[in-house]
Amino acid sequence: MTASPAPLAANARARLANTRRWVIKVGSSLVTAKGQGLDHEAIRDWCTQIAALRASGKQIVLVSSGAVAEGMARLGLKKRPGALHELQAMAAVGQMGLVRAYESEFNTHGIKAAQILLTHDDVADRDRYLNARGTLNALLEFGVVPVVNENDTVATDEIRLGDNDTLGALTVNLTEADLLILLTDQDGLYEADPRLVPDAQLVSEAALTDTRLAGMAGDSKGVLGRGGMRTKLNAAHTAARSGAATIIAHGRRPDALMQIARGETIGTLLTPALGVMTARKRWIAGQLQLRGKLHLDEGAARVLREQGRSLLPVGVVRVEGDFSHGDLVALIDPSGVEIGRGLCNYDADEAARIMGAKRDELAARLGHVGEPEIVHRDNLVVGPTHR
Ligand SMILES: Nc1ncnc2c1ncn2[C@@H]1O[C@H](COP(=O)(O)OP(=O)(O)O)[C@@H](O)[C@H]1O
Ligand SMILES: N[C@@H](CCC(=O)OP(=O)(O)O)C(=O)O
Repeated sequence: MTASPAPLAANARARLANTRRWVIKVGSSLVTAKGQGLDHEAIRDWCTQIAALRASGKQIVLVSSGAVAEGMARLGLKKRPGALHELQAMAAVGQMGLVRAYESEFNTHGIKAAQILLTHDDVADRDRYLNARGTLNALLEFGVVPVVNENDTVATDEIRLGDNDTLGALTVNLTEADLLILLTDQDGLYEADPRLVPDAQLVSEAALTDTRLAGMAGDSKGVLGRGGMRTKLNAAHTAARSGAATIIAHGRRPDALMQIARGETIGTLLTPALGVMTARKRWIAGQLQLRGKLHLDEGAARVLREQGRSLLPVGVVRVEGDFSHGDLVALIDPSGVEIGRGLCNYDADEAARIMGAKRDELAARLGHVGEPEIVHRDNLVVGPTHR
C-alpha cells in the first residue's frame, strides 16, 4: 500500500486510462445539494466530462443515487423516513427528477441516455441476469449512456441492495467493464475516517489482498449516504471478481473523471487480487453462459494451445449456435475436443461470414472494418474451464 504515488501506481493508472468500458457511480452525498434536492451544477459537470469520455471512444454506464433525497426535497421532508413504503414513495417521486436532470444535460451534448432500474433478483437470477446484460450491452453498442439506479419502489427490505456501491459493482460484472469509479464526498479511502481522524492519510493505491484495508473503511456519517467506505471496499472486491479495478475519488474535484482518463494520480486505486487479466479470465470461465461454438483448424488449435495467441478468423472452419457480439463461445479442435472458451468479437452471422478469411478480406466480407481477432487473447481461457 502506498500513501504517495509510486511508479507502479502510475503504470497501473496509465493502463486503466486506456481501457474502454467504465462504470461511474455518483453517491447520494454528491448528487444532492445538502439535502436540498439535486445539485444541477454538479450533474452538468459530470455529464460534460462523460461526454468528453464518450467522444474519446469510451463506453460509460452511470450509476446514480439521489432518488430518495430528491423525493424528500420535492415533498418537503427534512428527515429521511424510516418506513419502507415511505422511502419507496420518495424514490418514486425523486427518480423522475433524477432521470430528467441527466436526460436534459446529456441532450445538450447530443447524447442519448436510458433509465435502467435493477433489483437484486435481476442480478441473482440467471435468466434475468443475462437479460439485463444483453440490454446494457445493446445500449452501449448504440452509444447510449445507461443511467442505473436500484428499483427502490419494488425492492422489499429482504432483497434490497440498499447502497449503490454494491449496485455499481454488480453493474461492472454485468457489463464486464474494465473500471469502477466511485465518486464520493472524500478524496478516497483514508487510513481512518477523516471525519473522525482529520489528519488521517489518503491511501493512493492498494491491492485488494491487503488485509489492513477492512480496518480502515468505516460507515457513512452523512445524512444521505448509505454504507460509507465499507460498502465501497466490498464493491471493489465484487468488481474485482470480473477483473475490474476500482478508483474511489472526490466527485467535486473539477475534472476528476478527466484526470482518471489522463492516467493521473487521483483518489484511491484498488487493484484486483489476482491481477486484472487472471481475474477477468476466471470470470469468463466461470460466470457466463455458453452461447455457441467455433470449430478450429489444426493450425489455429495449435497456436492457441501452445502460444496463447488470439484466435483469428482464418483459423475458424465452422460456426455453431446463435450468439451475439461479446457472448461466450467454446473453441473446438478438429477432433471435437474443447480447447477453451472466450468472448467472441462478432455475432454468429458475422462469424460465419468471416470464417476462413484473411485479415485483408475482412472488411469486404463484413461490409465494414472489423476487429482482426475473432476472439482476443485477453478474453480467452485455454484449458479446463471448471464448469
Ligand atoms: N477510511 C475512510 N476514508 C474515507 N471516508 C470514510 C472512511 N471511513 C468511513 N468514511 C465515510 O464514508 C463517507 C462516504 O460514504 P457515503 O456517505 O456512503 O457516501 P456516498 O453517498 O458517496 O456513497 C465519507 O464521507 C466518510 O465519512
Ligand atoms: N437508490 C437510492 C440510493 C441508495 C444510496 O443512497 O446509495 P449511496 O449513494 O451508495 O449511499 C436512491 O436513489 O436514493
